[in-house]
Amino acid sequence: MEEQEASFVIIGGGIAGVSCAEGLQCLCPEEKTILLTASPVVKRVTNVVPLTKMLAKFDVEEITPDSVEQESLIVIQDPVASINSSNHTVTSISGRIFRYKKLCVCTGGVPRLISTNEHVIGIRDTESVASFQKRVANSQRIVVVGNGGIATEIVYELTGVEIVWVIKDNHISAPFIDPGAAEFFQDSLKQGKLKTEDKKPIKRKVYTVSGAETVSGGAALGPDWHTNYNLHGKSSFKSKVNVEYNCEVSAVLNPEEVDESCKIVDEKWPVYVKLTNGRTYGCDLIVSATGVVPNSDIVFTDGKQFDLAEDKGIRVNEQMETNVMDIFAAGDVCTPVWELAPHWFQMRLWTQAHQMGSYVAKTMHASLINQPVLQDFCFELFTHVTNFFGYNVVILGLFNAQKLGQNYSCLLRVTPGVEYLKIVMKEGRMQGAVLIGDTDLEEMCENLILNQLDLTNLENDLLNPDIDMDDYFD
Ligand SMILES: Cc1cc2nc3c(=O)[nH]c(=O)nc-3n(C[C@H](O)[C@H](O)[C@H](O)COP(=O)(O)OP(=O)(O)OC[C@H]3O[C@@H](n4cnc5c(N)ncnc54)[C@H](O)[C@@H]3O)c2cc1C
Ligand SMILES: NC(=O)C1=CN([C@@H]2O[C@H](COP(=O)(O)OP(=O)(O)OC[C@H]3O[C@@H](n4cnc5c(N)ncnc54)[C@H](OP(=O)(O)O)[C@@H]3O)[C@@H](O)[C@H]2O)C=CC1
Repeated sequence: MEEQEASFVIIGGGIAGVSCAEGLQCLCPEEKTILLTASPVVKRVTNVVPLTKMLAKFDVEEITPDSVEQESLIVIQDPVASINSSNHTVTSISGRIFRYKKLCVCTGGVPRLISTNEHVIGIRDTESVASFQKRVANSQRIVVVGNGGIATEIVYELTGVEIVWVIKDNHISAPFIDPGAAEFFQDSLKQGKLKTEDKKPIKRKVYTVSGAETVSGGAALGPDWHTNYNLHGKSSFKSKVNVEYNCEVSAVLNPEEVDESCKIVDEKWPVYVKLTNGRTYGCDLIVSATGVVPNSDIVFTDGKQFDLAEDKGIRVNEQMETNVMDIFAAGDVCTPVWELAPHWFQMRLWTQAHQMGSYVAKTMHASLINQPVLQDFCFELFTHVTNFFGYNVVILGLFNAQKLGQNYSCLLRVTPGVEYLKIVMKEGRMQGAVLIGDTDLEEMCENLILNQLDLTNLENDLLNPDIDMDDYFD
């Protein structure tokens, strides 16, 4: 059986795996690294432009494994079947054996679906979005279930189709924003997507989806994935969204399963969703945008297993080490269980996959040469830049007062249709911020959260549009 040996073996060609491989190439180009991936393309971060100390703008490109031209880095498309941690080997589906000194698992996640019904789809990789596009073109009504990143983007991007948006919460996009910001987005929700020429330039990461062959089990999509797809349904109208608040799907039914207990809003659809509020909607397609499950079902042939967190993520300590000797994990597949910094927490985002991938390269290298390594500064503050409903959105620290209980206050500045700024304060110190629109306040907020300056005497002026606080703190 063919056997290869490397100092470092990485499983997974998404942002976490590739950032790890690139980090290792910088730190120790003399050590051989093998990256094993299930997908025919891997994702590489390019053109990194820092916006503040901790927020960065970068492009992501997809490349084929054989185009990686680095002497000591070999990228192989061959999914991993099992690990033998006692022998320090990984066996691929095709039967090849890879011997490692340090191994990193970066296998990402899979969509958590509400049902296995054929009309229910999840969106994760290039293949799933291509199939979604085809089905949208033949749809008059789509039910979108879930209230996170994917649902928020889809509801805005879809045109020519009626949307029923089913959310558990009493306001839209709850994992990212508060009820005030949700109110700010209401007009955009009603009006639908702006024409491309009406859009303001976006100061954040740009994501490129290549036209490469599609395959299931590929790396997760990222920002701007929808710009390369036509998400237009069968109807001529632009946008029609009906939000069903405070409810969940209690059943997904085929037409023959619908009975009198269902208060049907209308009839003759390929599939129906029964909601916990008693209503039942027929539709052409159901998008289950209900989060991800870490891809942590890794087979060990030596009786070992990973310690998993409640969310099925592989538990990692502050060095990104798992419980299994010489095996590390990073990105969507892992769950950090170290003592978290007050203003940081995990969200399965591209930013964090990149940060964890780069950091785990340092800890793997340090472990190989038996050196200590200090935890990376990026885990001090939660940061995320995105775009919702055509607006720039920057979220920092405890932006939704996470971890603060009732003991906090908020400063707000809202100009409808232009900007929404919320700053979360506790005992005169800034804890988090939501900055929607082109506010240019991200650097000031980032610094004030990190340095915990006492702002008691400045609270009234922090968001005063007539005072240039950014300049004041410079
Ligand atoms: C539609 C969509 C939009 C998103 N938008 C944003 C956004 O705007 N901003 C943001 O920050 N985040 C966004 N995300 C989240 C972000 O894409 C993910 O958090 C991030 O890409 C995770 O990277 P990863 O490398 O951990 O995992 P993945 O990208 O899932 O990569 C996992 C890799 O492991 C490989 N693999 C799996 N099993 C095996 C195996 N057995 N052997 C070998 N290889 C294997 C897969 O082929 C894949 O290459 C979005 C996600 C989706 C689905
Ligand atoms: N612009 C961005 O930053 C984007 C980021 N992403 C990331 O990609 C990943 C996948 O996105 P997505 O699937 O939207 O996941 P998210 O974790 O963002 O959101 C999932 C949502 O679905 C809800 N939910 C979970 N189970 C059910 C259920 N059975 N019925 C109804 N609602 C349910 C969750 O509520 P609760 O939390 O209460 O369980 C939550 O509101 C996430 O990590 C996300 O952060 C995706 C797209 C864009």
